[in-house]
Amino acid sequence: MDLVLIESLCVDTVIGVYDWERTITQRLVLDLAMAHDICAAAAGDDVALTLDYAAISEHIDAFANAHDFALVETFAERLADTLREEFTIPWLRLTVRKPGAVPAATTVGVQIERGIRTGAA
Ligand SMILES: Nc1nc2c(c(=O)[nH]1)N=C([C@H](O)[C@@H](O)CO)CN2
Repeated sequence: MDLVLIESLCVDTVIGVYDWERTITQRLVLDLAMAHDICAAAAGDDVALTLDYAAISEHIDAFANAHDFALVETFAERLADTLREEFTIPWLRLTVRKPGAVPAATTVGVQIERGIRTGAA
């Protein structure tokens, strides 16, 4: 199975369960692995035949600007839904980290996998 990757993508968004968090933006750091058979794109040397990581990164940034969830879980789940639908991604693994949320930890967050991971993809 081939994967298209986006790693350490930083976005700023309103996120958090506490009142003070509803009035500021905070940074989230995302890792994304997306199943996609890259053979056709490689053979044709054609970005239209693959998952365009630049376009997907822009989509994620716009998503972060447009939403204000309490939990990183909700951010991850809703983002995974929209990415899978918008870009026809059969399987993905998404890690959402919120560095600084717990001062004693380097980072905290969630990781989810959604969809079906097939050999063809
Ligand atoms: N599993 C989670 N635990 C917590 C979250 C979260 O989104 N998922 N959020 C918070 C607060 O917003 C925290 O980040 C503020 O420092 C606490 N626990």
